[in-house]
Amino acid sequence: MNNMEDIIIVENLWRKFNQLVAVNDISFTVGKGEIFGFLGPNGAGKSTTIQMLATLLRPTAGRALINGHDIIREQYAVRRSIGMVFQDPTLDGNLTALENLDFHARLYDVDKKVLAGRRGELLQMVELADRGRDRVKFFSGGMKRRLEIARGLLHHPAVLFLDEPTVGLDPQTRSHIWTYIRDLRQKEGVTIFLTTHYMDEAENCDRIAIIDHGQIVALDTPSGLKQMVGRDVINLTAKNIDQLTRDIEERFGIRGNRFDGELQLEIEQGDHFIPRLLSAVGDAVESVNLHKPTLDDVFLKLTGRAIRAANAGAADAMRAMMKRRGRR
Ligand SMILES: Nc1ncnc2c1ncn2[C@@H]1O[C@H](COP(=O)(O)OP(=O)(O)OP(=O)(O)O)[C@@H](O)[C@H]1O
Repeated sequence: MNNMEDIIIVENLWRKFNQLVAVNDISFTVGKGEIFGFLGPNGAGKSTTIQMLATLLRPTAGRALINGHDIIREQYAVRRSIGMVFQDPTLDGNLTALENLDFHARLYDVDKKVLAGRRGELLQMVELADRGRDRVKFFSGGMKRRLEIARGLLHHPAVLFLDEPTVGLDPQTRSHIWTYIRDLRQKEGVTIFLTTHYMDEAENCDRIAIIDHGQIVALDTPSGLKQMVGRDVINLTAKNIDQLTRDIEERFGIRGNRFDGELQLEIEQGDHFIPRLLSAVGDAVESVNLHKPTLDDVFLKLTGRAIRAANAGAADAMRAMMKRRGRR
């Protein structure tokens, strides 16, 4: 049974392109106000899923509800409930930032009185308030993406879809975009559904579905996913590493691995263990380094491949697909 607070409900959704199964029987729900991420390599089926949920692509089979509306039978109501920011920018470069917002407002019948306040508020939120009258073609990639986010929110959508919101942006701009995304949830109470193939980015999500070859292979919080991999790793250095190794084994019954002159311990909840370790043998320790399992480790464990390698291999396929999308 679905939770009343679930704003996205997906049941056994499929999408085929001729013989190719792009989305293969996926089911999941997203709670109101959640930041929910779809993480997977290029070609995994992320964009296909988001396009089906946004009513831009018809599912081959299955069902989904957005804000209580069926994506096949109630497309108009679904579209009013959602905002969209897609990989390819859709702003008009010859219009100013404000004109772009006004154009979108007309499409969505946003009340004129509401619009005046709303567009100023949104431009402020994405730090473009002083650029409203500038033409968009002179904006940087990051500024365009921010404007697209503001535009996607203009009609107060319940759900904002972001397809690879930071792809092609530099690390600093990426981290800025994330600040806006988190702010949004706070200020607008909007549910955010995004796709990404960046592991570090996925860490910002409340929950992540890992998708590979069109299927969800795991769905959990970032820390829950990482717990699947196993234990934390602690690296220790000491003047007398042999002695420290013996002491730790004696006191805690933990046998570490030695490599590169360091002692490595694998342990549950390493952050809780370090204070105990230091109070027992702290005098002998020179340095401590705690390494949590990463989402890379999770992807590797689940699929047998590193996501970076999977992405690299799919780069050409992605370029081809971008072209194809342009023609769609
Ligand atoms: N219009 C289409 N016609 C044929 N095949 C398609 C079409 N759109 C997507 N595909 C195929 O469906 C599969 C999933 O593609 P999708 O774009 O959903 O992946 P993705 O995870 O979003 O990757 P990316 O980050 O590269 O967009 C890929 O094999 C892709 O080639």
